[in-house]
Amino acid sequence: MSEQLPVPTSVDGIPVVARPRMTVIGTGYLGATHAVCMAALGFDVLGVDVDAAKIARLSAGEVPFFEPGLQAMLVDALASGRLRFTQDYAEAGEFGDVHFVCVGTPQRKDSQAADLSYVYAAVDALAPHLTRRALVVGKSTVQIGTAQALTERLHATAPAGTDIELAWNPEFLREGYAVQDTLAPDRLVFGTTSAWASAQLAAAFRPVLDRGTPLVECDLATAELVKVAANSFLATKISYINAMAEVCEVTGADVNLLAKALSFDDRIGGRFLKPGLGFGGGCLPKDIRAFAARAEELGVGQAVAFLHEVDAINVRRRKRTVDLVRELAGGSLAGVRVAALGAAFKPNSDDIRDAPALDVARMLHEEGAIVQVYDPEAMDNARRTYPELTYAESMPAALHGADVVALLTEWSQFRTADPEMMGWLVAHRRIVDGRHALDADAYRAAGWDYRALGRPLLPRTVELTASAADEVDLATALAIAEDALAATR
Ligand SMILES: NC(=O)C1=CN([C@@H]2O[C@H](COP(=O)(O)OP(=O)(O)OC[C@H]3O[C@@H](n4cnc5c(N)ncnc54)[C@H](O)[C@@H]3O)[C@@H](O)[C@H]2O)C=CC1
Ligand SMILES: O=C(O)[C@H]1O[C@H](OP(=O)(O)OP(=O)(O)OC[C@H]2O[C@@H](n3ccc(=O)[nH]c3=O)[C@H](O)[C@@H]2O)[C@H](O)[C@@H](O)[C@@H]1O
Repeated sequence: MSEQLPVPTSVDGIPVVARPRMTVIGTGYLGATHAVCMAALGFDVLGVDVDAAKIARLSAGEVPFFEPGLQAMLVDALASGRLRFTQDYAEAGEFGDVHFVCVGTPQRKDSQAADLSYVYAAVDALAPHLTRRALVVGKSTVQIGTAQALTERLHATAPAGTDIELAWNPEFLREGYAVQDTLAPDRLVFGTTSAWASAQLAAAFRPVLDRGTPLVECDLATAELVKVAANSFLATKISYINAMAEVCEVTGADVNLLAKALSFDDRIGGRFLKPGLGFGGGCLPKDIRAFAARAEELGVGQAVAFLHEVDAINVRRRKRTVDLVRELAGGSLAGVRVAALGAAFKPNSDDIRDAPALDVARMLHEEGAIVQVYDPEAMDNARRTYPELTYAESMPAALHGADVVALLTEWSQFRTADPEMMGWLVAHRRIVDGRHALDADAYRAAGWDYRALGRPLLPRTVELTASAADEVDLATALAIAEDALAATR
């Protein structure tokens, strides 16, 4: 833990509020988590949303989505009196010293660009109520240039004479780990245009900074770009290994062993190198598309043209998974009963935005398969968005009488299920492991026809036994060589 730095009482004569009162505008997956965690850190927080039902549920102590750990923290924060929710922007303007903007930035319906209208609407609604000095902090993922445009808009619409500044503080949390990632992030990025804004933002994150969290301070454009660059890198890494899976399929090589062998190189690393059905969710797919679209507008489309290929590889994985199910079913999906295990875009989340699992289930359904979808947490969301699919009430109910099982989201209850017991429920022991999450040998031993993207059809006997190598410095390497040489003498 690093030494606690005192918060300056003022910068250039402008007061810095040591324990700022905060509003969090937009209380979805990001905003609700941020509001609850900031209250848990001791700040007074007001959550603001235009969705009356969401505000009612949060005010009653109910997190409207599934996020491990958040529910109990919400109840505690409400009980402490440090957290409230409202729809009233006038109340927000009166309350906050720092206003975090966390509204959605989905893909536009008519193009690949991001729909920034919610961000503009939120700032437009807040600005007239900013009657005293305040810092507006963008956290939503936006395209480069948005912060500049918002600054001009804020200054045009805030009451004359009030000092309002805008800063950008991109968010890197992962769903399923949102609480940990908020309280103990890998890094914080502050995009600011003044020393005061930087000091005021530091005061708002003081407990996190005091833990020794690395901080990068930069201009607004860099802060905006860091976010889309990070998500593009992660998406590229996943598509890279899935591109290798495509090559593995025609060469007989095994993509899991390939990924394992690559991962021992610290420069490559093993994280985000899990092959399979690919990435989905409310962020990676739309962020790479919006970044590519914005780069084209800026005249640097070629610089990130590879993102189109990253996207294309990812989309191909979904089609290829359908191909595998069809192959296992004997060439046609018409009338084939498929147990689709998983709907959420990843485990430990109920988020079904651009979920690969549901995309696959939809394609199977469109080809005439009788699909039974089951997910431990995402059933309500899935039912609302894909009413045409059929849903099972439990994993055994989904498996009952299935001709093919498709593992599409790697929830632990699916990963740890006993292949023998599953075998009693299905009509045919055939499984497509869309997430490389199952023990292929155990399934084959139990008589299953097991398939996975990028894995050879027959079991492998060769396993890598090397353990992860620590970085070896030159002196140690020379000492190892000397020892080896001495042993030969
Ligand atoms: N979900 C995640 O894990 C992360 C999301 N982000 C970014 O954060 C932003 C929000 O994402 P999510 O929380 O997932 O979206 P979400 O859709 O769950 O939540 C957005 C919320 O904003 C509210 N809203 C819309 N217009 C509003 C307005 N004018 N005033 C007040 N509230 C308004 C909506 O009612 C909704 O509750 C996006 O830009 C996303 O890319 C960034 C990092 C992580
Ligand atoms: O901007 C965002 O909203 C967030 O997007 C991602 O977080 P998230 O979408 O919650 O989920 P990830 O854990 O990144 O997984 C994304 C998708 O990639 C898939 N994935 C992940 C890793 C992997 O090796 N292979 C793989 O296919 C997952 O199944 C999932 O569908 C980033 O990891 C966060 O840092 C970022 O803040």
